[in-house]
Amino acid sequence: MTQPNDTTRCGLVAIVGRPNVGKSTLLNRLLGQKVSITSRKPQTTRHRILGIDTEGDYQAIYVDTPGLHSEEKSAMNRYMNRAASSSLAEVGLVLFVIEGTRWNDDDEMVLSKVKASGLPCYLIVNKMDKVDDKEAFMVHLQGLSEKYKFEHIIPISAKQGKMVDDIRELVAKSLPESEFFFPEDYITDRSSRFMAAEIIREKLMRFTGDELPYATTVEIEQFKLAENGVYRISGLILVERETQKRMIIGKGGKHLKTIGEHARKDMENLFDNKVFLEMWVKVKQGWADDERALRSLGYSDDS
Ligand SMILES: Nc1nc2c(ncn2[C@@H]2O[C@H](COP(=O)(O)OP(=O)(O)OP(=O)(O)O)[C@@H](O)[C@H]2O)c(=O)[nH]1
Repeated sequence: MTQPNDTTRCGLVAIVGRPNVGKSTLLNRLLGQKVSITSRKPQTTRHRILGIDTEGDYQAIYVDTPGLHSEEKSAMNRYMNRAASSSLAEVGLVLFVIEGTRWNDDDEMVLSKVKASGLPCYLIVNKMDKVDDKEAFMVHLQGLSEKYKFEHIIPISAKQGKMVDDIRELVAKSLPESEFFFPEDYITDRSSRFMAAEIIREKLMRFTGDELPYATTVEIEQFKLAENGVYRISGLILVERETQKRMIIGKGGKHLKTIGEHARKDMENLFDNKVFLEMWVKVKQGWADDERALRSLGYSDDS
């Protein structure tokens, strides 16, 4: 936990590169395989947050910057964190990811954008585990080093996790002194849970409308990455009365099924992953006594 008087560092780091060079794999490694980082949430029109790495006194916010490469991905901004949106500074560093000894027109195009940005840049040469001819690679590396004033050229294997910690350390050191833009736990499993609950709540409201009791809450009881790569998400909808429960479930479970289908699609879009969603509805007991319900509303110290 950082204390108010501690000096903290925080900044935006763009990860760019043509498709398939291993950007997501690298990011997962940088963030320690946190489930939530696969969500691709937009921040502003210029930056999309890919993941936040907070440790000790630093916070590195990895972003996707559409202007820096050709790829365009559709983005959802409804779930944007409003508190953070206004204060985000500009990107201060670029990680330009390429692949082994391959260099093609797309890489060249990304490079031209990096050059135009004038930003400090680390060239990350990924998939080194596939490079057999080390001598040829050294020659290639020499050529690469002449293309731009890269601050560092770092050969890595994101898949094997090799050299990734070195990148993390260099990034951490390069960040400017600044307060954290996000709470320390932002974009962790818990945030993903929050997003999942928000999506279910949104669908409940959409398909139940004004009839939805105000006090209805959604709690994500399970959010885990199953071995088959699917997110298993269990959502519990808490209502106050049996009649409300029946209304949400609908005849033969039809209403809840519709809500679930729509929620699942939005989650897959947001988390960029297949989702298996289970939901059930429960009548809650005493309202104020229900610690879990309060937690889900954010009335607890650790939320
Ligand atoms: N051999 C090897 N394969 C890797 C490495 N890093 C990533 N890959 C593989 O390369 C493929 C693409 O990786 P991604 O991380 O999805 O690449 P990306 O750049 O995020 O791709 P886009 O999402 O299309 O932009 C996957 O099959 C990865 O398993 C590596 O270090 N070595």
